[in-house]
Amino acid sequence: MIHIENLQKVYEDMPGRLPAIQKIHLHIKRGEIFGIIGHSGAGKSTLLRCVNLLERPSSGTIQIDGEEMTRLDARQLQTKRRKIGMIFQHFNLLSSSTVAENIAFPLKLSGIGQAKLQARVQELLDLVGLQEHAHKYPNQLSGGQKQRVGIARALANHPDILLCDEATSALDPQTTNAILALLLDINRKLGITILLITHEMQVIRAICDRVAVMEKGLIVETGNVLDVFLKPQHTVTKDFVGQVSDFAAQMENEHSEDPSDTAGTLIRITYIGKQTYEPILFETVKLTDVSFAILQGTISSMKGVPYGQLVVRLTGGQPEEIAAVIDKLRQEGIEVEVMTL
Ligand SMILES: Nc1ncnc2c1ncn2[C@@H]1O[C@H](COP(=O)(O)OP(=O)(O)OP(=O)(O)O)[C@@H](O)[C@H]1O
Repeated sequence: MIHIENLQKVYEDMPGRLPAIQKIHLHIKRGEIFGIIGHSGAGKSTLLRCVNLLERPSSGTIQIDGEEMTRLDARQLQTKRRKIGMIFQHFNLLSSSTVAENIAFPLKLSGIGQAKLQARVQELLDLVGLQEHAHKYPNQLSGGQKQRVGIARALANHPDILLCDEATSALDPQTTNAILALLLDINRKLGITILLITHEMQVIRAICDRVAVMEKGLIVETGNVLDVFLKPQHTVTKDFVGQVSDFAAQMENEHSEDPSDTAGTLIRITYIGKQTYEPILFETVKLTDVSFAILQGTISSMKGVPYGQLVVRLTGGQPEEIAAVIDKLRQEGIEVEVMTL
């Protein structure tokens, strides 16, 4: 749905005219929720704003639904932008207009008749759960309610894509979860492709299918959320994963433990889905002389899919028996990484 090739943006007034983003290649599929994560100044906003050409890239291409955005004239761009909704960290609502008027605003711009407009506003109020607040002004709403207005307004013209610029960064954790649940619901019900930027791994873990990690204007890592989460490669990614799990920190400690305790074979096993709750490890070793000790472990879930990661020391038995246990676990579909031999 969105094909970005070799995108670069240099702001004229940036010191040394370093690119704010460069060598950006991204292919985002229709219907997916794609997250871009990075620290402040990594280039996330610049990249997001290039997608709907709020920021014009210095070079490179952006195709949306096969149409090259950088070649559209002003009128074509205006039409195209109606199909790309956007929500913002600070909501950007019209403070002297009511909730209903804020939601109606993009509909008025697109010139639809009054009856259709009113019906659509009601539909949108229902979708985001704000029926009772239609006649309130933004300053009478909580942060979460304001973002619901932002979402309803962004969806007014039935967009195919929703761009989310740090949409939950100004919200408390509970409200963040409610807004993320709403975004996921919208994605599932309406099939809208969502591209979001954030500096919180928790946001990525809760709703994204794939993620790109940015640092100093570059994408340094990209992949399925589960893969990136369970096996982060780049230091920046490891930092972000550390935000939501202390697993990485525990792994560091593992290497500094008493050497007299390190006999045996250390493995890290990863379970995904219903396997997480099955006693596969025990079932696998029980008919052998191999025994195991669980050194560390975590069970959590990503976008509703449970996963578990354990660091296990296998001891006893012959080396062939240990190798057979590892093979058996792999046959069961469990990922096994041998950490020491
Ligand atoms: N309009 C602008 N003019 C000049 N430089 C800019 C402009 N917007 C962003 N930059 C610079 O481009 C770089 C990337 O900024 P950008 O806002 O895209 O990063 P970000 O990852 O979104 O950061 P944040 O999370 O703090 O918003 C930074 O060095 C920033 O100072």
